[in-house]
Amino acid sequence: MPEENPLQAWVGTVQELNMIRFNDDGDGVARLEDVTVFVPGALPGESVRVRVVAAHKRHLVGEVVEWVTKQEVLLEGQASHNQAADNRVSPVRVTPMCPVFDRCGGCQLQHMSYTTALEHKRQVVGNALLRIGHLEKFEVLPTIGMDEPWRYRNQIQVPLRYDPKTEQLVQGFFASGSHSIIETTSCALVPRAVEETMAAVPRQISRVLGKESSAVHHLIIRHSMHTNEQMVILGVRKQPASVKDLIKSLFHPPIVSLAMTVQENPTGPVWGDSVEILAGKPSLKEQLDEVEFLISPRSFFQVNTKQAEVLTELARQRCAFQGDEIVLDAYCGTGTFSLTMAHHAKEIVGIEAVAPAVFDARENAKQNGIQNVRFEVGVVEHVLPRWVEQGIRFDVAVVDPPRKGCHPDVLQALVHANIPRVVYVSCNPATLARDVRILVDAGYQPGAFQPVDMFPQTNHVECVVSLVRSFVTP
Ligand SMILES: C[S@@+](CC[C@H](N)C(=O)[O-])C[C@H]1O[C@@H](n2cnc3c(N)ncnc32)[C@H](O)[C@@H]1O
Repeated sequence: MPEENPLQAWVGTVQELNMIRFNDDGDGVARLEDVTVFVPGALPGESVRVRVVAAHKRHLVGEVVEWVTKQEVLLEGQASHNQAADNRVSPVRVTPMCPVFDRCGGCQLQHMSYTTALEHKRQVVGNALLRIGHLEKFEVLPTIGMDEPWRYRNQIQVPLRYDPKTEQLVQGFFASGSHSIIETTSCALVPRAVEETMAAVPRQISRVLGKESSAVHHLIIRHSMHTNEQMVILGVRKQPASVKDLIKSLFHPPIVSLAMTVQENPTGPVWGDSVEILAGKPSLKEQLDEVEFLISPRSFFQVNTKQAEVLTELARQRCAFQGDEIVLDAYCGTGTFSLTMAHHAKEIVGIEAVAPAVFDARENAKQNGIQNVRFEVGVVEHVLPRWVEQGIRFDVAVVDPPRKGCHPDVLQALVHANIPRVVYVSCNPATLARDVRILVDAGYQPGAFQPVDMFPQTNHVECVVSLVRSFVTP
């Protein structure tokens, strides 16, 4: 018999709660007797009538029934963009741009002023360094935000569902923590031209394929902020018979590349083993700083082109190049850091697990006439320790791992190689804090942590820190 959760008794009850702070996801946090309650959509300083909807091991989750009254406690240092006329709500509350914000799982912070969201992200980084990294002394700088924190995404993944009644595909985004689709044809995070494609393509697919359109489960759109061209990738369970008609109806400007990936398992990942280009170019052209990037369908590219320029500039500054450094770019993707740093160092070597991204990186180096970079296909935790064993030395390492952070063998190899400076770029404060702790224990000293808002309106935050070897181990 599974053990009964005593917090379950609260579920279904309605409580009046005072929101005291944010949790890391941007939900309001309140105390109910000695239990913590997370309330999405509620802000610190608000008193809210809340229906408890779920009980977890250590906390409850509630949904807002109604706002009751605003408390005197407001968040420190947070001016309102929108002095709310409604005195029941926090002055930092703003009207969400998106009509499905409260249901869609894509954004979490549209209901607070952008200044508040930036400060919240700074605190998320600080909390992780304290609670997970157990760092005693550190500095987190104010988050670098965007002047216009909307319509910044250069790619979007849209789940599709076939409605047998209307014989049409419907599109939208997954609700938070679920695979049920919140229907919408718009998203304020992508350029208007992407919204147009997002609305038009499912309609065209339904018209051309009829019932067969039920095989199409995802629409992926990549958009070049530089050329305004688009790549459309269809995720399908099986290749439709009338693919030629589909190409004819979809392959028009701004779509310059049309591709398909077959994934037979309906509950499997979006991408199949391969991607077939059905029409047009095999890659999209984007530009960062002065460097042109070719991006093929599966290659990772920073989703926010404008802020990627901020990020690369920042990482470059933190590398403190003199011009004669040998640099490691671990988890290099299509070579974002290597290629934008190439003129500032002697030689840069990138490692990346996804082979097509490495092919793009090599091609990108060639196209830009950059000769002092090379890229290796492989997982960093295998390649780097081998190189270090072979005596290959680096002056600077840039590491930009996925959300799960660096494999312990990567951190050990960095330490073992006595690399004087490590510039860590992270999209997950929790794993950043974990990994920084390991590097600090091995003798590295972190500089100021710089959060960058790569994903406005969402609860994600990017962070850059340089760590300098303060002593050399034998
Ligand atoms: C956060 S992205 C950074 C990409 C690149 N630095 C950029 O800014 O465009 C992480 C990259 O690591 C790659 N990756 C994930 N796990 C890896 C591993 N164990 N070894 C090598 N690359 C890995 C992913 O394919 C992805 O390209």
